[in-house]
Amino acid sequence: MVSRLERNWQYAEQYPTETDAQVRARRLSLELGIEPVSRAVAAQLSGLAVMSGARAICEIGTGVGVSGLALLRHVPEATLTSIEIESEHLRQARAAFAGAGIAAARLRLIEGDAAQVLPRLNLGAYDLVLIDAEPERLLEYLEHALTIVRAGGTVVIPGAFSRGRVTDPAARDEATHVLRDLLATVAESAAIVPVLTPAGDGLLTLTRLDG
Ligand SMILES: C[S@@+](CC[C@H](N)C(=O)[O-])C[C@H]1O[C@@H](n2cnc3c(N)ncnc32)[C@H](O)[C@@H]1O
Repeated sequence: MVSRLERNWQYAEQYPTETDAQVRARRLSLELGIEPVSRAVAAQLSGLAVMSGARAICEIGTGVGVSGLALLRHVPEATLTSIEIESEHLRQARAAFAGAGIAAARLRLIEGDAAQVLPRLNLGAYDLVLIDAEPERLLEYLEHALTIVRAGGTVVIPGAFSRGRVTDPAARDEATHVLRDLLATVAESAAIVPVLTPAGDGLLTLTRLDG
């Protein structure tokens, strides 16, 4: 039987409407076996971009563009710097952005390993940074993300529940411990405002306070 909380979660996931370009990119992503951000997470990305008045957005893990389309959906002035290691994913993402009518001048699509690319990005230059590449390197990427996001800007981490393992008391593996420690650390931080919601597989947003 479906519990009330599961029903709520399903409702929230089915609630957002997506553009034709988003629907196409999501379908392609699933066909290629690339896990896109969920519909509720995509909607939150669109909202966050608007709420933060984002002009400069960075994304680690472009995939075929599902999250990028959401980030750019309602902020026509914003540019997206997006890092992807797989050239074929980037090629498909470029086509998805073009199909959505997003001007190439708004995009800086960088093919490469995020660990190599991130240190080259400008410090404090981004309003919003999405981390959605390999979960094993989350801490490394977060360290960089917190340097390239401006004070008052937000780092967004989908998959914060690690396929439900974080909330499962029986899960004791190393990766799960790392995530639980991270969640505990940011909850205590005086420099960060953490918000954790159950959208998708757990969506964590970390907003840098001034100073
Ligand atoms: C979960 S998918 C991203 C999905 C995308 N954010 C979306 O919602 O459409 C993760 C992506 O990260 C890419 N990736 C994996 N390792 C990477 C690395 N070291 N640097 C950059 N991208 C990487 C993968 O090729 C894959 O396309």
